[in-house]
Amino acid sequence: MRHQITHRIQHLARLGNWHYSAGGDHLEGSDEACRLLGLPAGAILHPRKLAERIHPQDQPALQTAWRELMNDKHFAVELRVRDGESWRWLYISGEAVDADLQVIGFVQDINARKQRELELGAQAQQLALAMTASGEGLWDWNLATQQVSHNAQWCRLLGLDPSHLSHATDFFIHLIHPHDRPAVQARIGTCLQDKGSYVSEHRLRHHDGHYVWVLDRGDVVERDEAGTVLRMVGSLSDISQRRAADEELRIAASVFDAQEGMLIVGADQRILRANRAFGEISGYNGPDLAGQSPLLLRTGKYDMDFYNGIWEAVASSGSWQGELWIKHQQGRFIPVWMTGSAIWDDGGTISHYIVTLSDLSQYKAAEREIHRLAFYDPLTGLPNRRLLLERIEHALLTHQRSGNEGALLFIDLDNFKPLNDSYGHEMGDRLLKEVAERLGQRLRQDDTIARLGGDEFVVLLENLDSEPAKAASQTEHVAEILSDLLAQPYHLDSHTHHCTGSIGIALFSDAAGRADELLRQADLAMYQAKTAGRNALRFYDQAMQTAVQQRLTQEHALREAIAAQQFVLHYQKQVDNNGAATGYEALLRWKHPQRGLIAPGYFIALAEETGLIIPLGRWVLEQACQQLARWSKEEDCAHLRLAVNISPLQFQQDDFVDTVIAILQQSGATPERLELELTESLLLSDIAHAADKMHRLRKHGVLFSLDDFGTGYSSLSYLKHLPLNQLKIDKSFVDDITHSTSADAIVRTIIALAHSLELNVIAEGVETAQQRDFLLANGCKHHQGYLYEKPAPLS
Ligand SMILES: Nc1nc2c(ncn2[C@@H]2O[C@H](COP(=O)(O)O[C@H]3[C@@H](O)[C@H](n4cnc5c(=O)[nH]c(N)nc54)O[C@@H]3COP(=O)(O)O)[C@@H](O)[C@H]2O)c(=O)[nH]1
Repeated sequence: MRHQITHRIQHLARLGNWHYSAGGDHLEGSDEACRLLGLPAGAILHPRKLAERIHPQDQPALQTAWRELMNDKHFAVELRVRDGESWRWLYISGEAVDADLQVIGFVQDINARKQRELELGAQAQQLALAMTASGEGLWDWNLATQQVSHNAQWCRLLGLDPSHLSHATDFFIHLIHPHDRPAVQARIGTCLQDKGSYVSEHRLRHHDGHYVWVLDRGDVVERDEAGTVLRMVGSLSDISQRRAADEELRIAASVFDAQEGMLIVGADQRILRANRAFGEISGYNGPDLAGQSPLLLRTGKYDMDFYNGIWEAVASSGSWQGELWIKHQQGRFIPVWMTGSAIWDDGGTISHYIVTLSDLSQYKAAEREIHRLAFYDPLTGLPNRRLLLERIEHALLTHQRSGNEGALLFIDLDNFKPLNDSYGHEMGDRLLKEVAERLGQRLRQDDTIARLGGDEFVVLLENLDSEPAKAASQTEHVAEILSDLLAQPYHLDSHTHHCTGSIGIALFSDAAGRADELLRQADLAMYQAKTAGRNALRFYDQAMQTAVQQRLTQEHALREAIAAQQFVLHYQKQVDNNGAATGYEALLRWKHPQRGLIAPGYFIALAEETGLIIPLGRWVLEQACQQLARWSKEEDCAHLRLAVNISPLQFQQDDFVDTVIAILQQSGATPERLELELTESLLLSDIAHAADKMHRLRKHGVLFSLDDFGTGYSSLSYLKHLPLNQLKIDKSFVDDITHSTSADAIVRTIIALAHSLELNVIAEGVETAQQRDFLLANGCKHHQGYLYEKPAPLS
C-alpha cells in the first residue's frame, strides 16, 4: 500500500528516484523513474545501456555529469532521453552516498518547460532574423542581471562600437534625452507592471553627441512563476527623418494657423485655401472663398490698375507688401497690412501665391487715440496748444499767400477760480465744457477754437478782410459776440454762475509770420484786458509790448535788489496840535547803486503784482518793530508810535496775523506802538476776513489807521465794525484846503465822522500853515507833512 502511494505521488510530480550500485554496476529506479527513462517498470539497467538512450547532442553533458560525480560526489544535468520516436527532456541529479559509489538520485520530467524555452528561443531567433532583415536595432534585456545586449544594427544606429559597449541597464537609460527620460521610464514601468509591451518615440544620444529620434518597441518574453518579468526584447528604428518631416508639417500648420490671415492662391489667381485668421479678419470662411478671386475683397477705393500692379510686382520681384483697405463680408472697410509672395515650381513657373494679411484696425484706433491725446484737450475735445500752433502756422502761410488778414483771440475766463475753489473741480470742468460749446456755436466751420489749459481758450479766425483796420473791426465784432455769449449765466445744477471773459486780440500782420509770437501778443493783450477791469477786449499794440518789456526788466531788477538788500526805511514825523511828535510813518526807499534813492511809487505796484511785496513787506515790518523796540528803551521816544504801510496782497496772506505777532515777539516791540496803515480798497475786497484779522491783531494791542481816507468807496457802514484807531485824511484833500470849497467840506466831514466814531483823525501832506490852521480850527489835531518834516533816515 505504501509503495502504491509513493508511486502515485511520484507519477503526479513526474519525479522518480533511482539508485546505482557500483559494485553490481547496475541502475535501479522507481516505477516513475523507469517510465521517465523509457524503461519497463522494475527494470534493472546497466548505465551504458542508459547512455545509449541519451540524445547524441547531450552525450557531452552526460560525461560532464559523470566526471562531476567522480570528483564532487554530486551531479545534475538536463538532457534528452529517447521517448519512443521522440525525445523527452529530463533533469537528472545524483549523489554518491558511500565510498563504494553507491549513488542515489532523482529524475524529473522537464520536457514541458524545455519545450516552451525552445519555442521562445526559436521565436526570439525568428524575430531577430526578421529585425536584422528590416534593418532595425535589437535589444535583449535580462532584468535579473540588469544586462542588455544588442545587435550590430542597434550599435550602428547610435554610432557605438559593440566591442566597447557597456551592457549595464543604467548605461542605456542615460542615453535617453533628459527631457524624454521620465516618460520613457514611466512607459517601461507600466509595461513591466502589467501591459507586457510598450512603444515609445524618444531621443537617444548618438556617440557624436547629437540626438537621434527612435521608435522603441519592447515586449516581455519571460517571467518567473510569480509573474515577475525576467526578460524583455525589443527593437529600435531611426525615425529622425519622419520626425523632421512631422516637425516641418507642424510648423507649416502652425504658421497657417497663425494670427495673420493667410490665403493660398493658385497660379490662376483663384483662392485655394484660407486660414481661420483670414476668416476672422474678412468675415468669409474657407469654403466661401475657395475658387474665388482675391478681388472679392476690393473696396472701390482703388482702381484695377492698383490691383494689377500688385500682381505684377509679385510676379516680377517675388513679393509685394503694403497697407490697403479690404472690404469685410458685411461691407465695412478694414485697414490691413498685406504681403503677397510668389512660389515657383522646379521649372521656374509660379505655382502658387501666398497672401498674408494683418488687421490694422486696432493699430489705427490706437494711432487715432494717440493723435487725440497729443493734439486735443481731453476735457473739452478742443484742439490743444500743440495743434493750435500747427494751425496758426498753417494759417500764417495762407495769409502770406492770399493777403487775407487773420486774428487770434486769447480768452481768459474771469471768476473761474472762485467757482473751482468753492464748488470743486467737477463743477469747474462742467463750466469749461459749457464755454467750449458756446464758443463752438457761434464760430464758422473753418475757425479753430482751442483750449490751452485751465480757463484759457483761443479762437483762430482766418480769411478776414485784407485791410487790417477792417479785419480788426470784423474781429472786434466776433469778440463782442463771444463776450456776450460767455457772460450769459451758467446753470450748473442748482447753482447759477456768472462768468465773463477777458479777450486779447492780435492780428496776423503784427506777428511777423511767427505762430508763437502771435500767441504771445494775444496773451499780452488779454493781460491788458484783465488789468483794465475784466470782461474787456484789448488789441495788441507795440506800446503794450514795450510796456511789458519794461515791466519785465523792472521785475528782474527788483528781485535782484531784494536779494542784494538795497532797501532802507525813511521815517516821517507825525505831530499833535502843539507840534510835538506823537509818532512816525515808516516809508520804504530803494537805495539803487546807480540811480540813488527810488521812491516807493516806482516799485510798490510792481512788487504787489509780482508777489515780491511779501518778502519786502515782511522786511519793513521787521525793521519797524526793531526800531520800536529800540525806542522803548529810550525815555524820550518810548511813547512814539510807528505807522507801517500794509499792501493788500500782504494783508491777504493766510499767515499775516501770525507773521505780525511773530515779528513783534522776536523784536520785543510793544504792540500798542505799532500802527498798521490799511487802505479802504484792501478792506472792502473781503470785509469779513479783513475784520477777523484786524480783531485778532487788535487783541494783541496792534493799532489800525485807515489810509487815504475819502478816496475810496462811499459806503461807510463798515467803519463801525472794524477795530480802527484812526482815519487818515488823504493828501489830495489837504492839498486843496482853502482852494476848493468842496475839499474843505470833505475834510470837515471826515473829521466829524472820525469824531462821531470816536476815532483819532490825522491829515497827511500838510505843507502850509493855512492847511495846518484850517485843520486845527476844524478839530484835526494830528498832522503829517513837509511843513513839519520830510521823510528821512533817523538820526
Ligand atoms: N506797502 C507799502 N507801501 C509803502 C511803503 N512805503 C511807502 N509806501 C507807499 O508808497 C506811497 C508813496 O510813499 P512815499 O513816496 O514815501 O510818499 C509818502 C510821503 O513821502 C508823502 N508825503 C508826506 N507828506 C508830504 C507832503 O507834505 N508833501 C508831499 N508831496 N508828499 C508828502 O506821502 C506818502 C505817504 O503816504 P501815506 O502812506 O498815504 O501816508 C505811499 O502812499 C505809501 O502807501 C511800505 O513800506 N509798504
